[in-house]
Amino acid sequence: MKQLTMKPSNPLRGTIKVPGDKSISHRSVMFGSIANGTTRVEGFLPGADCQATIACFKSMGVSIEQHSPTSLTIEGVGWEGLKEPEELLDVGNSGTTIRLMLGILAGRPFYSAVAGDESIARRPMDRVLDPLREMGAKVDGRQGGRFTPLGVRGGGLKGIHYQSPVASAQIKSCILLAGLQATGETIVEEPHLSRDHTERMLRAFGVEVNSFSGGVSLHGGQQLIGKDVRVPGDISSAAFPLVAALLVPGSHITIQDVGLNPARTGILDVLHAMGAMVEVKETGEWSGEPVGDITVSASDLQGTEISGELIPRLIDEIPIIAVAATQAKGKTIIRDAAELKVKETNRIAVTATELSKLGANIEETPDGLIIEGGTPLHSGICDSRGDHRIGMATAIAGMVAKGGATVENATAINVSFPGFAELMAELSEK
Ligand SMILES: O=C(O)C1=C[C@@H](OP(=O)(O)O)[C@@H](O)[C@H](O)C1
Ligand SMILES: C=C(OP(=O)(O)O)C(=O)O
Repeated sequence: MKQLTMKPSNPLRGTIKVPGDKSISHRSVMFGSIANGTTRVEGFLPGADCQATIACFKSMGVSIEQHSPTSLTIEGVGWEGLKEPEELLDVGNSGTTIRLMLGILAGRPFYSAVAGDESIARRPMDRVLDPLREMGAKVDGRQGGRFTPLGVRGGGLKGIHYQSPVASAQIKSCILLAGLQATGETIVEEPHLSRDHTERMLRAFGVEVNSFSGGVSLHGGQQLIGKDVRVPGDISSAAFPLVAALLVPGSHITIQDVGLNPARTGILDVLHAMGAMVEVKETGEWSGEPVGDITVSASDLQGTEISGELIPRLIDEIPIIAVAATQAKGKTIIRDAAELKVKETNRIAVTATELSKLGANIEETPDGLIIEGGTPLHSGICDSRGDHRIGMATAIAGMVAKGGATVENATAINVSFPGFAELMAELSEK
C-alpha cells in the first residue's frame, strides 16, 4: 500500500477493536525474554515496530514462537541467558525498541551493534546514553557517540539518581532496565508522569518497583519471572477512528477493549474539553492495565488549549488532535510539545505542512501548534514522510476534505496499525 486515498465518508457505524497496544507489546517481548520461565502473550501488536523487537531478542538467543500474528510464546532465558548477537540488532523505525533495549544491553557483558532506519539515525540517543554512561556503560556512536549506529559494551553498572529533563517513558524505562542490572538503588525523576507501562509490567513479573510523586525507584539484582500478558487495544490507534467518527456527520461507533491507563488518556480529556460526545466504560483490568470501551458520536467541537502535564498523556495523538482542531469552532493552541520534534519526523513541522496542503489554517510554533478551526478542507496529496501517525492523521483528514486526500508513503502505517485502511472502510460501509 504505497498510496492510500480516502474520500468523504458515509456516517461511520459499528463496534470495532483496534490492534494491541504498541508500548505494552514491546515490553511483553523484552520482559518475557529477560525473565526466567515462559511468557505467553495474547493481543500482541503485529506491527513492524514490535516485529523488530522480536527479531532483536531472537538474535540474542531467545526462542519466540509466533502462533498467530497476535499470539506469542517466549521462552525466557533470564538476564544471564542473553547471548552476544552475531549480527547487527536492527530496530527498524522503532524508538521504543532501541531506547529500552539499550537499557538491557548496557548491563550485559557482551558487545552489541545497534542501528535502525534513516529516521532512527536522526533521533537523539544521548538522552538515554548520558545516564547509561553515568552508570558505567561503554557506548559509542556517530557524532560523538550520540547517534546510531551504536556499539555497546555492557556490564559493571552502578545505580544512579537521575533527574530527567523531559517526561519520557523511553528514558525512564531504559534507566530502570539498566538499574535492575546495577549495584544499589536507581531513582528516576521526571517533570511530569510519563506512561508507566514498564512499572506496571515489571511488578507483574515479580519485580519490586517503588513509584512516588515525581518519580520511581528500584533496587538492582532483581530477577523477572515469566508471566502471561493480555495486551489491550492501543488508545493511540483508537484515536484515529475516534476522531473520524467525531468529524463525519451522523457517525456513532464503539471501540472495545481499549487500554485506559490514565497516563495515556489525555486525548479523552481533550476531546471532552472540546465538547465531544465521548462515553468511556471501564470493563476490567488486563495484566495490571485498566481496559474499557469507548463510544463516540459525531459532535460539534470547540477549540481548546493543551499544555503541561497533559502533553505526555497524549504525545502521540497530537497529529490527529490537530485534524480535529481544524474542524472545531475557534482556535486550538498546543504548547510544551517540543518533544514532537524528535519523533519519527519533526511532527510539529510535518503536521503543519501536510495539513496545510488540504487547506488547514495551522501555524507551527517553537513548542507546538496554533490551529484556527472551522476551516473547510479541500482535496490534496499528502505525504506520510515515513511517519505512521502522520500517514493516518492525513488519511482521516481526507475523510472530511471535499474531494478527499491521497497519502503517499502510506506503508508506514503498518508500523503501529496494520489493517487501518480496511478497518476504516468497514466502519463506513455499515
Ligand atoms: O515508552 C514507550 O512505549 C513510548 C514512549 C513515548 O516516547 P517518549 O518516551 O520519547 O516520550 C511515545 O512517544 C512512544 O510512542 C512510545
Ligand atoms: C513515537 C512513536 O514511537 P517510537 O518512539 O517507538 O518510534 C510513536 O509510535 O508515535
